[in-house]
Amino acid sequence: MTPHNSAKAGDYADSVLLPGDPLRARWIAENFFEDAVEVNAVRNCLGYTGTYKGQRVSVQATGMGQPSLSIYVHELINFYGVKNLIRVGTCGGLSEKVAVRDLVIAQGATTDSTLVKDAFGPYNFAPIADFGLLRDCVARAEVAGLNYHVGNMVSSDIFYHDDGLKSYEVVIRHGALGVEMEAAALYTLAARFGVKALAVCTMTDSLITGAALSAADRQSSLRDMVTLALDVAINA
Ligand SMILES: O=P(O)(O)O[C@H]1O[C@H](CO)[C@@H](O)[C@H]1O
Ligand SMILES: O=c1cc[nH]c(=O)[nH]1
Repeated sequence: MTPHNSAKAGDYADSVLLPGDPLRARWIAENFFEDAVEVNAVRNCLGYTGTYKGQRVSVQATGMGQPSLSIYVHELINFYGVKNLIRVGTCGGLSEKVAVRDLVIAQGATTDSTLVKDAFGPYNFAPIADFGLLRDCVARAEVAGLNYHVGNMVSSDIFYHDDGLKSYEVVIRHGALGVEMEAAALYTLAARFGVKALAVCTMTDSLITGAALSAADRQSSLRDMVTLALDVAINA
């Protein structure tokens, strides 16, 4: 048990999917797991363990933003022994190449967060995905015929930027594909504690074209991402 998690030692599988939204965690457990058991509901930040294709797997919501994700991920690694962490998120689109419903597989994550900046003294640490998880994910996305993009994600601490799109101009010029709020902290903690991590996001609203998924369409469009992430998780 931790201040944020009532699960007991051993309640989580080695591989855990990480949505921001607690209701997405429940939806994953109810629709993709067999024999799902709720292992955490502290603060309604829901966590479940079950089986997928006969193998034990978990899902734990992280809440929104890098401080929140960092709490759950730190505890999953250090108190529950989790080895493979796969974020299943949503992101905004920063490139014309990325259409709504496309997957952005974050090879690396650029951030404005002091969580990452302040931890490395003179260095600008490059938070990156585990190569094995990334390679497996890309190979499976290819076989499944999914529309996917691999590259740099922006993990911002700010959802409502005062300057809107202008705030992302420099990262867009350097090829960033999408913006979300957690991947950089996930990759940094995974590097710090020697575990594997990957972030995959479905693009739900383009900051470039203004195209967006309706709330109703979001859930169904996340199915491909969740299936892909689960296959990577049980193979990790
Ligand atoms: O859909 P999730 O996984 O929460 O991810 C994105 O959505 C939230 C913002 O609306 C942030 O957490 C961002 O990273
Ligand atoms: O963090 C996020 C998530 C979805 N869309 C955005 O614009 N930002």
